[in-house]
Amino acid sequence: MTDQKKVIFNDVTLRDGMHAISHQYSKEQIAELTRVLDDTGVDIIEATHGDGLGGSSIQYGFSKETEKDIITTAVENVKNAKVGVLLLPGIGTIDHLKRAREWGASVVRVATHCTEADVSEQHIKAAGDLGMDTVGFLMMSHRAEPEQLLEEAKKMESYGASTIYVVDSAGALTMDDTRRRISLFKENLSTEIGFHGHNNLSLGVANSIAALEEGAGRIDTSLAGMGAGAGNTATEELVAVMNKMDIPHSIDLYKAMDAAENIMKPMMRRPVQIDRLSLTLGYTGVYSSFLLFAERAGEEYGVDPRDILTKIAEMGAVGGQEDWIIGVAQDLAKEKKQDSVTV
Ligand SMILES: C[C@H](O)CC(=O)C(=O)O
Ligand SMILES: [Mn+2]
Repeated sequence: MTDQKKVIFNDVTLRDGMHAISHQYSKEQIAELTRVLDDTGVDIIEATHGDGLGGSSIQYGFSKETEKDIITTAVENVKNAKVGVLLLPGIGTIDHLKRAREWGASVVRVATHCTEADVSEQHIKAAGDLGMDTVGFLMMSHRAEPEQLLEEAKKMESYGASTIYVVDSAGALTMDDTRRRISLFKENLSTEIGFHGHNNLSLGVANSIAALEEGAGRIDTSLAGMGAGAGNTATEELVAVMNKMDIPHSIDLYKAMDAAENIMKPMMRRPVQIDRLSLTLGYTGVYSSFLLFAERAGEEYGVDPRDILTKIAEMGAVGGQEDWIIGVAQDLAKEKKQDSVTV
Protein backbone atom coordinates (compact mmCIF):
# COMPACT_ATOMS: atom_id res chain seq x y z
CA MET A 1 0.00 0.00 0.00
CA THR A 2 1.54 3.29 -1.08
CA ASP A 3 -1.42 5.55 -0.31
CA GLN A 4 -1.54 5.98 3.47
CA LYS A 5 -4.78 7.95 3.64
CA LYS A 6 -7.22 6.49 6.19
CA VAL A 7 -9.69 4.12 4.57
CA ILE A 8 -13.28 5.39 4.91
CA PHE A 9 -15.63 2.83 6.44
CA ASN A 10 -19.20 3.04 5.18
CA ASP A 11 -21.18 0.90 7.57
CA VAL A 12 -24.22 -0.94 6.16
CA THR A 13 -25.47 -2.72 9.30
CA LEU A 14 -28.59 -0.55 9.31
CA ARG A 15 -29.26 -0.77 5.58
CA ASP A 16 -27.99 -4.03 4.00
CA GLY A 17 -28.55 -5.55 7.44
CA MET A 18 -32.23 -4.69 6.98
CA HIS A 19 -32.49 -7.49 4.39
CA ALA A 20 -31.31 -10.04 6.94
CA ILE A 21 -34.03 -9.02 9.39
CA SER A 22 -36.74 -8.54 6.73
CA HIS A 23 -36.51 -4.76 7.34
CA GLN A 24 -37.83 -5.21 10.91
CA TYR A 25 -35.30 -3.29 13.05
CA SER A 26 -37.20 -1.34 15.71
CA LYS A 27 -36.44 2.28 16.57
CA GLU A 28 -34.78 1.11 19.79
CA GLN A 29 -32.54 -1.28 17.87
CA ILE A 30 -31.66 1.41 15.34
CA ALA A 31 -30.79 3.79 18.15
CA GLU A 32 -28.63 1.25 19.96
CA LEU A 33 -26.84 0.10 16.81
CA THR A 34 -26.20 3.69 15.73
CA ARG A 35 -24.63 4.52 19.09
CA VAL A 36 -22.33 1.50 19.12
CA LEU A 37 -21.39 1.89 15.47
CA ASP A 38 -20.55 5.53 16.04
CA ASP A 39 -18.46 4.54 19.03
CA THR A 40 -16.46 2.01 16.98
CA GLY A 41 -15.34 4.90 14.76
CA VAL A 42 -17.05 4.16 11.44
CA ASP A 43 -17.14 7.17 9.14
CA ILE A 44 -20.58 6.77 7.56
CA ILE A 45 -23.65 4.95 8.87
CA GLU A 46 -26.13 4.09 6.13
CA ALA A 47 -29.69 3.76 7.44
CA THR A 48 -32.68 2.99 5.23
CA HIS A 49 -34.86 0.12 4.12
CA GLY A 50 -32.62 -2.56 2.57
CA ASP A 51 -33.73 -1.51 -0.90
CA GLY A 52 -33.17 2.13 -0.13
CA LEU A 53 -35.48 5.12 -0.04
CA GLY A 54 -39.03 4.20 -1.00
CA GLY A 55 -38.20 0.51 -0.60
CA SER A 56 -40.88 -0.27 1.98
CA SER A 57 -43.50 -1.91 -0.25
CA ILE A 58 -45.29 -5.15 -1.06
CA GLN A 59 -42.58 -5.95 -3.64
CA TYR A 60 -39.60 -5.65 -1.29
CA GLY A 61 -41.25 -6.06 2.11
CA PHE A 62 -42.55 -3.41 4.47
CA SER A 63 -40.17 -2.03 7.06
CA LYS A 64 -41.21 -1.97 10.72
CA GLU A 65 -40.45 1.71 11.09
CA THR A 66 -41.13 4.56 8.69
CA GLU A 67 -38.38 5.97 6.51
CA LYS A 68 -38.46 9.14 8.57
CA ASP A 69 -38.07 7.24 11.84
CA ILE A 70 -35.20 5.12 10.50
CA ILE A 71 -33.24 8.13 9.30
CA THR A 72 -34.03 10.54 12.13
CA THR A 73 -33.29 7.87 14.77
CA ALA A 74 -29.85 7.35 13.24
CA VAL A 75 -29.27 11.11 12.98
CA GLU A 76 -30.33 11.70 16.60
CA ASN A 77 -28.02 9.02 17.96
CA VAL A 78 -24.87 9.78 16.05
CA LYS A 79 -22.06 11.92 17.41
CA ASN A 80 -19.28 11.73 14.84
CA ALA A 81 -20.26 9.66 11.83
CA LYS A 82 -22.22 11.00 8.88
CA VAL A 83 -25.59 9.40 8.15
CA GLY A 84 -26.11 8.07 4.63
CA VAL A 85 -28.95 6.71 2.55
CA LEU A 86 -29.25 4.44 -0.46
CA LEU A 87 -31.36 5.39 -3.46
CA LEU A 88 -32.30 3.15 -6.38
CA PRO A 89 -33.79 5.42 -9.06
CA GLY A 90 -37.30 4.18 -9.77
CA ILE A 91 -37.79 2.85 -6.25
CA GLY A 92 -36.77 6.14 -4.62
CA THR A 93 -37.34 9.55 -6.16
CA ILE A 94 -35.73 12.96 -5.87
CA ASP A 95 -38.52 13.92 -3.45
CA HIS A 96 -37.50 11.03 -1.19
CA LEU A 97 -33.95 12.31 -1.36
CA LYS A 98 -34.91 15.87 -0.48
CA ARG A 99 -36.79 14.62 2.56
CA ALA A 100 -33.87 12.42 3.65
CA ARG A 101 -31.61 15.47 3.34
CA GLU A 102 -33.99 17.52 5.52
CA TRP A 103 -33.98 14.74 8.12
CA GLY A 104 -30.19 15.00 8.31
CA ALA A 105 -28.72 12.49 5.84
CA SER A 106 -25.61 13.91 4.18
CA VAL A 107 -24.37 10.98 2.07
CA VAL A 108 -26.28 9.27 -0.72
CA ARG A 109 -25.40 6.24 -2.79
CA VAL A 110 -27.26 6.22 -6.05
CA ALA A 111 -27.47 2.57 -7.07
CA THR A 112 -28.14 1.12 -10.51
CA HIS A 113 -27.69 -2.23 -12.15
CA CYS A 114 -24.10 -2.34 -13.45
CA THR A 115 -25.07 -1.76 -17.09
CA GLU A 116 -27.64 0.98 -16.44
CA ALA A 117 -25.81 3.94 -14.99
CA ASP A 118 -27.79 6.21 -17.33
CA VAL A 119 -30.78 6.10 -15.01
CA SER A 120 -28.77 7.73 -12.21
CA GLU A 121 -28.16 11.07 -13.94
CA GLN A 122 -31.01 13.09 -12.46
CA HIS A 123 -30.56 11.65 -8.99
CA ILE A 124 -26.80 12.20 -8.90
CA LYS A 125 -27.22 15.77 -10.11
CA ALA A 126 -29.99 16.42 -7.57
CA ALA A 127 -27.81 15.02 -4.78
CA GLY A 128 -25.00 17.35 -5.82
CA ASP A 129 -27.43 20.29 -5.76
CA LEU A 130 -28.45 19.27 -2.24
CA GLY A 131 -24.79 19.43 -1.20
CA MET A 132 -24.58 15.72 -0.40
CA ASP A 133 -21.55 13.46 -0.55
CA THR A 134 -22.67 11.73 -3.75
CA VAL A 135 -21.69 8.19 -4.55
CA GLY A 136 -22.40 6.03 -7.63
CA PHE A 137 -23.10 2.39 -6.72
CA LEU A 138 -22.84 -0.15 -9.58
CA MET A 139 -24.73 -3.21 -8.39
CA MET A 140 -24.16 -6.79 -9.60
CA SER A 141 -20.71 -5.76 -10.87
CA HIS A 142 -19.85 -9.37 -11.74
CA ARG A 143 -22.36 -9.15 -14.59
CA ALA A 144 -20.24 -6.62 -16.53
CA GLU A 145 -16.72 -7.11 -17.83
CA PRO A 146 -14.29 -4.62 -16.28
CA GLU A 147 -14.14 -2.45 -19.43
CA GLN A 148 -17.93 -2.26 -19.66
CA LEU A 149 -18.19 -1.48 -15.95
CA LEU A 150 -15.68 1.34 -16.42
CA GLU A 151 -17.83 2.88 -19.16
CA GLU A 152 -20.78 2.89 -16.76
CA ALA A 153 -18.65 4.36 -13.99
CA LYS A 154 -17.52 7.15 -16.32
CA LYS A 155 -21.17 8.08 -16.84
CA MET A 156 -21.68 8.40 -13.09
CA GLU A 157 -18.50 10.45 -12.85
CA SER A 158 -19.74 12.78 -15.60
CA TYR A 159 -23.03 13.31 -13.70
CA GLY A 160 -21.05 14.46 -10.65
CA ALA A 161 -20.53 11.43 -8.39
CA SER A 162 -17.39 11.92 -6.34
CA THR A 163 -17.02 8.25 -5.38
CA ILE A 164 -17.91 5.21 -7.48
CA TYR A 165 -18.36 1.73 -6.10
CA VAL A 166 -17.81 -1.73 -7.47
CA VAL A 167 -20.71 -3.54 -5.80
CA ASP A 168 -20.48 -7.31 -5.49
CA SER A 169 -24.20 -7.73 -4.82
CA ALA A 170 -24.12 -11.48 -5.41
CA GLY A 171 -20.86 -12.12 -3.59
CA ALA A 172 -19.76 -13.69 -6.86
CA LEU A 173 -16.50 -11.87 -7.59
CA THR A 174 -13.21 -13.63 -7.10
CA MET A 175 -10.17 -11.68 -5.95
CA ASP A 176 -8.85 -11.41 -9.47
CA ASP A 177 -12.26 -10.17 -10.68
CA THR A 178 -12.20 -7.53 -7.95
CA ARG A 179 -8.64 -6.44 -8.72
CA ARG A 180 -9.34 -6.07 -12.43
CA ARG A 181 -12.36 -3.86 -11.84
CA ILE A 182 -10.86 -1.66 -9.13
CA SER A 183 -7.51 -1.21 -10.89
CA LEU A 184 -9.23 -0.16 -14.11
CA PHE A 185 -11.29 2.37 -12.17
CA LYS A 186 -8.16 3.64 -10.45
CA GLU A 187 -6.34 4.15 -13.75
CA ASN A 188 -9.24 5.84 -15.51
CA LEU A 189 -11.40 7.74 -13.02
CA SER A 190 -10.59 10.80 -10.96
CA THR A 191 -13.21 9.93 -8.33
CA GLU A 192 -12.66 8.09 -5.08
CA ILE A 193 -13.31 4.35 -5.50
CA GLY A 194 -15.28 2.11 -3.20
CA PHE A 195 -15.95 -1.60 -2.79
CA HIS A 196 -19.05 -3.30 -1.36
CA GLY A 197 -18.64 -7.02 -0.73
CA HIS A 198 -20.88 -9.96 0.15
CA ASN A 199 -19.44 -13.03 1.75
CA ASN A 200 -21.30 -15.76 -0.18
CA LEU A 201 -18.08 -17.33 -1.48
CA SER A 202 -16.24 -16.52 1.76
CA LEU A 203 -14.29 -13.77 -0.01
CA GLY A 204 -15.68 -10.65 1.71
CA VAL A 205 -12.46 -9.81 3.54
CA ALA A 206 -10.13 -11.05 0.79
CA ASN A 207 -11.93 -9.04 -1.90
CA SER A 208 -11.99 -5.94 0.29
CA ILE A 209 -8.25 -6.22 0.86
CA ALA A 210 -7.69 -6.75 -2.87
CA ALA A 211 -9.79 -3.61 -3.53
CA LEU A 212 -7.75 -1.60 -1.01
CA GLU A 213 -4.50 -2.82 -2.52
CA GLU A 214 -5.68 -1.66 -5.95
CA GLY A 215 -6.50 1.81 -4.62
CA ALA A 216 -10.04 1.78 -3.24
CA GLY A 217 -10.46 4.38 -0.51
CA ARG A 218 -13.91 3.41 0.78
CA ILE A 219 -15.07 0.05 2.02
CA ASP A 220 -18.47 -1.21 3.11
CA THR A 221 -18.74 -3.41 6.16
CA SER A 222 -21.25 -4.33 8.83
CA LEU A 223 -21.12 -5.70 12.35
CA ALA A 224 -20.80 -9.50 12.24
CA GLY A 225 -21.44 -9.17 8.50
CA MET A 226 -25.13 -8.35 9.08
CA GLY A 227 -26.47 -8.11 5.54
CA ALA A 228 -28.15 -9.92 2.69
CA GLY A 229 -27.13 -13.45 1.67
CA ALA A 230 -24.13 -14.69 3.67
CA GLY A 231 -23.80 -11.09 4.78
CA ASN A 232 -21.39 -8.28 4.01
CA THR A 233 -17.74 -8.05 4.88
CA ALA A 234 -17.66 -8.17 8.68
CA THR A 235 -16.17 -4.97 10.13
CA GLU A 236 -14.30 -6.69 12.94
CA GLU A 237 -12.79 -9.29 10.58
CA LEU A 238 -11.62 -6.75 8.01
CA VAL A 239 -10.21 -4.44 10.68
CA ALA A 240 -8.22 -7.30 12.23
CA VAL A 241 -6.63 -8.03 8.86
CA MET A 242 -6.06 -4.34 8.09
CA ASN A 243 -4.31 -3.92 11.44
CA LYS A 244 -1.98 -6.79 10.65
CA MET A 245 -1.25 -5.19 7.28
CA ASP A 246 -0.83 -1.65 8.70
CA ILE A 247 -3.61 -0.21 6.58
CA PRO A 248 -4.83 2.95 8.33
CA HIS A 249 -8.48 3.46 9.39
CA SER A 250 -10.44 4.89 12.33
CA ILE A 251 -12.04 1.77 13.81
CA ASP A 252 -11.45 0.46 17.31
CA LEU A 253 -11.06 -3.30 16.83
CA TYR A 254 -12.15 -4.40 20.30
CA LYS A 255 -15.21 -2.13 20.25
CA ALA A 256 -16.19 -3.56 16.85
CA MET A 257 -15.68 -7.13 18.13
CA ASP A 258 -17.77 -6.44 21.24
CA ALA A 259 -20.55 -4.74 19.29
CA ALA A 260 -20.69 -7.66 16.84
CA GLU A 261 -20.80 -10.24 19.62
CA ASN A 262 -22.89 -8.52 22.30
CA ILE A 263 -25.30 -6.35 20.32
CA MET A 264 -25.53 -7.52 16.71
CA LYS A 265 -25.56 -11.30 16.92
CA PRO A 266 -28.36 -11.46 19.53
CA MET A 267 -30.54 -9.33 17.21
CA MET A 268 -30.18 -11.72 14.26
CA ARG A 269 -33.32 -13.70 13.41
CA ARG A 270 -31.49 -16.18 11.24
CA PRO A 271 -27.74 -16.66 11.47
CA VAL A 272 -26.03 -14.57 8.79
CA GLN A 273 -23.66 -17.19 7.48
CA ILE A 274 -22.42 -19.23 4.56
CA ASP A 275 -24.80 -22.14 4.16
CA ARG A 276 -25.91 -24.11 1.13
CA LEU A 277 -28.33 -21.41 0.07
CA SER A 278 -26.13 -18.34 0.51
CA LEU A 279 -23.25 -20.23 -1.08
CA THR A 280 -25.50 -20.91 -4.07
CA LEU A 281 -26.05 -17.15 -4.43
CA GLY A 282 -22.33 -16.57 -4.86
CA TYR A 283 -21.84 -19.66 -6.98
CA THR A 284 -24.59 -18.83 -9.46
CA GLY A 285 -24.30 -15.03 -9.19
CA VAL A 286 -27.71 -14.11 -7.80
CA TYR A 287 -28.53 -10.88 -5.95
CA SER A 288 -27.96 -11.55 -2.24
CA SER A 289 -31.25 -10.07 -1.12
CA PHE A 290 -33.10 -12.83 -3.00
CA LEU A 291 -32.07 -15.30 -0.27
CA LEU A 292 -35.06 -15.05 2.04
CA PHE A 293 -37.50 -14.79 -0.89
CA ALA A 294 -36.14 -18.05 -2.37
CA GLU A 295 -36.14 -19.76 1.01
CA ARG A 296 -39.80 -18.86 1.61
CA ALA A 297 -40.87 -19.80 -1.95
CA GLY A 298 -39.03 -23.13 -1.63
CA GLU A 299 -40.96 -23.95 1.53
CA GLU A 300 -44.29 -22.81 0.14
CA TYR A 301 -44.05 -24.75 -3.14
CA GLY A 302 -42.05 -27.73 -1.88
CA VAL A 303 -39.03 -27.22 -4.15
CA ASP A 304 -35.31 -26.90 -3.46
CA PRO A 305 -34.52 -23.17 -3.16
CA ARG A 306 -31.14 -23.85 -4.80
CA ASP A 307 -33.03 -24.87 -7.95
CA ILE A 308 -34.98 -21.64 -7.77
CA LEU A 309 -31.80 -19.58 -7.50
CA THR A 310 -30.07 -21.50 -10.30
CA LYS A 311 -33.01 -20.87 -12.59
CA ILE A 312 -33.15 -17.21 -11.56
CA ALA A 313 -29.44 -16.90 -12.43
CA GLU A 314 -30.05 -18.47 -15.86
CA MET A 315 -32.83 -15.96 -16.45
CA GLY A 316 -30.43 -13.12 -15.64
CA ALA A 317 -32.64 -11.57 -12.96
CA VAL A 318 -31.52 -8.27 -11.50
CA GLY A 319 -32.46 -6.43 -8.32
CA GLY A 320 -36.13 -5.47 -8.41
CA GLN A 321 -37.21 -8.74 -9.99
CA GLU A 322 -37.95 -10.46 -6.68
CA ASP A 323 -41.42 -11.37 -7.97
CA TRP A 324 -39.87 -13.73 -10.53
CA ILE A 325 -38.98 -16.05 -7.67
CA ILE A 326 -42.61 -17.06 -7.09
CA GLY A 327 -43.15 -17.79 -10.79
CA VAL A 328 -40.02 -19.94 -10.93
CA ALA A 329 -41.02 -21.83 -7.77
CA GLN A 330 -44.48 -22.52 -9.23
CA ASP A 331 -42.97 -23.79 -12.51
CA LEU A 332 -40.54 -26.05 -10.66
CA ALA A 333 -43.36 -27.41 -8.49
CA LYS A 334 -45.42 -28.13 -11.64
CA GLU A 335 -42.46 -29.93 -13.26
CA LYS A 336 -41.95 -31.95 -10.08
CA LYS A 337 -45.59 -33.00 -10.05
CA GLN A 338 -45.51 -33.97 -13.74
CA ASP A 339 -42.33 -36.01 -13.20
CA SER A 340 -43.91 -37.89 -10.31
CA VAL A 341 -47.00 -38.68 -12.43
CA THR A 342 -44.85 -39.93 -15.35
CA VAL A 343 -42.78 -42.14 -13.04
C1 LIG B 1 -30.50 -2.85 -2.93
C2 LIG B 1 -29.28 -3.70 -2.64
O1 LIG B 1 -29.44 -4.38 -1.44
C3 LIG B 1 -28.03 -2.86 -2.69
C4 LIG B 1 -26.84 -3.64 -2.26
O2 LIG B 1 -26.41 -3.57 -1.14
C5 LIG B 1 -26.23 -4.58 -3.20
O3 LIG B 1 -26.55 -4.56 -4.40
O4 LIG B 1 -25.40 -5.38 -2.73
MN1 LIG C 1 -25.33 -5.37 -0.55
